Amino acid sequence: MTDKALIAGNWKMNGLAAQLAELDAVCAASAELGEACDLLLCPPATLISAAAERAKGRIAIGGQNCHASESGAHTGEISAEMLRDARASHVILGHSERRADNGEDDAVVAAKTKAAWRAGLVAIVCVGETEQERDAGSTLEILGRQLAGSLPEGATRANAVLAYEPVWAIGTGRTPTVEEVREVHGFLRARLAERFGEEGAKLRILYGGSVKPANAAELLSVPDVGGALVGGASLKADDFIAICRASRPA
Ligand SMILES: O=C[C@H](O)COP(=O)(O)O
Repeated sequence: MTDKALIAGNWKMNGLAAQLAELDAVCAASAELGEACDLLLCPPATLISAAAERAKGRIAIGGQNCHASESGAHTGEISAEMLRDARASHVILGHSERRADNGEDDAVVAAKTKAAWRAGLVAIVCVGETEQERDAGSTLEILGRQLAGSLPEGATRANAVLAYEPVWAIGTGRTPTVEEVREVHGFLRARLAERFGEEGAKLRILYGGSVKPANAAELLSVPDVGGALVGGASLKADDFIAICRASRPA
């Protein structure tokens, strides 16, 4: 299995069909970028099928959420099987925006993660502390609890990715210091190894929160940072490509 970084773009609730031109540009650069990193773009659900069609396997395509059930009376929801049917290979789960906007707690995230595995998707499980929690000195306690509750037994490097996203760094232009990222990723790695043994030691841990071309190389060089989950900067191919280039080992 590859040791390459995973650079994942989360378009959030952005993008009409015309936005797929940005995906085309990333795909056009994928042969060069693929030597440095694995590439994933997660457009809104409306664009997943078209994105997969245009990507033609050059980059992976993912969803941003799924329901825990396979099908049923859940108006407006989308199942992991539906994402898979639309040719998604990954799904982001437990993003802090969903935890805040939709009241998703750790148990819900764990159920969705199992649903993703049931459908054969790689689950990207997000954890992160709020600014108040960091100021109160409870960052590691919060992350430890989120990790224990959100990532079920059975996680492997092949079916799961952990994403550390400090809530206060999302969309704000603020990032933790290198030392703070090192501390958190080291802590998460230790917890993963404790719980999942060899697989936990190999699982990728992404950093997310205001990753830009200007700070990507520094953030990606921190030990135990296995890639990035990129929001705003993934909407512009040029920025996303620059972040992917920064993942190249020096
Ligand atoms: O999923 C992505 C993150 O929420 C980061 O978003 P951002 O890069 O716009 O800060």
